[in-house]
Amino acid sequence: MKILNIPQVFSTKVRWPLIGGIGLACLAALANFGLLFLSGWLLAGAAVAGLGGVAAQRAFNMVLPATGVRFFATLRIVARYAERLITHDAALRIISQIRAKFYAHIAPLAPAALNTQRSGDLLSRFVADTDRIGQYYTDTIVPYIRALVCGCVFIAIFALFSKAVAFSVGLSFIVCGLFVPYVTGVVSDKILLRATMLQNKLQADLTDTINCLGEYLSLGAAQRQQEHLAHSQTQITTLQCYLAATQSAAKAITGLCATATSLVVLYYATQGLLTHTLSLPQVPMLVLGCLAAFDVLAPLPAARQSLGAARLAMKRLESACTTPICSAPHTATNTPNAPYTLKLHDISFKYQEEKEWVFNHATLSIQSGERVALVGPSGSGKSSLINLLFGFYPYQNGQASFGGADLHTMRAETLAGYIAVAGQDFHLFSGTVRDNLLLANAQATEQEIWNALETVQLADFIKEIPHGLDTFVGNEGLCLSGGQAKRLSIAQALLRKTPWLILDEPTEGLDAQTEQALLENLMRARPDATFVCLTHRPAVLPFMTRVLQIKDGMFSPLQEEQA
Ligand SMILES: Nc1ncnc2c1ncn2[C@@H]1O[C@H](COP(=O)(O)OP(=O)(O)OP(=O)(O)O)[C@@H](O)[C@H]1O
Repeated sequence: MKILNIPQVFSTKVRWPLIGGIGLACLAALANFGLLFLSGWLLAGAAVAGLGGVAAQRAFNMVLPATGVRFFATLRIVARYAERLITHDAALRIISQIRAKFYAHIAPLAPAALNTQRSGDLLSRFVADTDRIGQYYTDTIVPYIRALVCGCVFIAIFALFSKAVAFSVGLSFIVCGLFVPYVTGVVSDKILLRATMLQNKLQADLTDTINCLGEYLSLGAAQRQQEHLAHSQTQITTLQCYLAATQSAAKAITGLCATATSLVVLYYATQGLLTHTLSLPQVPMLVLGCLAAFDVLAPLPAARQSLGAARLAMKRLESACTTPICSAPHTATNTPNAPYTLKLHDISFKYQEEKEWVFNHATLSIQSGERVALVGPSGSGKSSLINLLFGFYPYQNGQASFGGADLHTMRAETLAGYIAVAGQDFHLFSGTVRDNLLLANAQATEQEIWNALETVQLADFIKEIPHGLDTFVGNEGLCLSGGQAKRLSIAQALLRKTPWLILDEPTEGLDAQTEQALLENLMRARPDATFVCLTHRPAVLPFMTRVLQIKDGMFSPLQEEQA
């Protein structure tokens, strides 16, 4: 799978800014060359005219090179400014496109494939790797194309004056434009791989450290973690020094080549002067022109390193997306129809090949409007039913349908319109109570929000706190108690107004009185809804019309004496 490749980059909406940026980069380099080229002619011509007396002064036309110098100097400034503006704008657009594409690729993988990846590492792919790919345009494509286009133009210009000069410059261009960057790549790629791996690991470690700062402090491991992070940083700095040294060495070699080539050009130009094929002002013009020509080669070693970084970044993005998608594909457009009955027939499901069966030839039918409690020991598979229902993990055998439509033919987003889940691993976003509730239903009115909060026994608490609905709940709801956060997630589920509600341990952590009130309110608030409560708590069972247990990977009615 390719997230982005070169033809795709150039066929997107940013094609014209991309091509324009390359054009301006070439124009700026040509203006720089023209400036030095003409400067050499102007200076030498002026000197010759000064020494040669009035006749020589009249013979040398000062106006043409002087105007040319001013023209190229102005053009160089304007073209460079416009080039930076356009190329960086294009690079930022590419980055935003890659991020959107990457998101579209990984979103359907959640949670099955993403559970196995560190969140910090995923974040670093999202931010640093997409940046590296975006910079590939400004740091690699632009310098290489500029060197190629301008190199050909420079050699053609030199050839107009002297074939030997053009040949020497061409030979040096091949060495410095191909060989030096190639060797830089060979030396840098391994260092770059190691540095990138360490950098991404450090980023993931830092994310974990910040998320779990309290645990590190309370377990007395903060100092050790700090030393570990400092050690990783030192290793990265050392590798970055090697990379910088490689780049500097390559630049130095290019500089030496430029000097050596300009000496060769001086030799051939002098020969031309002696054989009267060149005039005196043309000698410094060719030498300075040669030095200016090498300006387009100087960024190539860095461009080659940036190419290596972009390749690595691309591989990392692709590897994050190669896990097979288990939820229904984007093309799946089926929707369930009323009555919303869930039917599982002969379902077998396990998370991984080497793991035990969670469901083993299990059969289950839940009619619309039923209130079903699903009980069973910890690890029996209660929460796994949600994963299976939403297609987060694939089942290996059997048939499953909801509202008459096969689960395989419906996307998780479609099902979410019919089934609201208040799971165990709910997530509250870093925002206010209102933000979190509106996230579940952006159209919910103030009255509906308060009704939902009344139902989950949170309204009194929210009214009492100074900022009410605008109270900040903190990262993952850390400013709330566990029970309050849980009830807020149930309020979110209620606001979705779906025909089905699946509540995973809805009353966990509540005192008996609040538990009773919450359950009574829920049943009163949604008398027609189908409730599936995954629970260990006996207090929930009297509110249900049926109690099922999961045993040995199968669903069976719970006998009254067991309840
Ligand atoms: N993402 C996962 N990857 C691999 N195995 C998993 C995953 N989630 C759960 N399991 C395993 O599947 C089995 C069923 O887990 P599940 O979470 O469904 O149990 P549960 O009945 O909901 O437990 P609890 O009451 O403790 O929440 C367990 O053996 C568990 O280790």
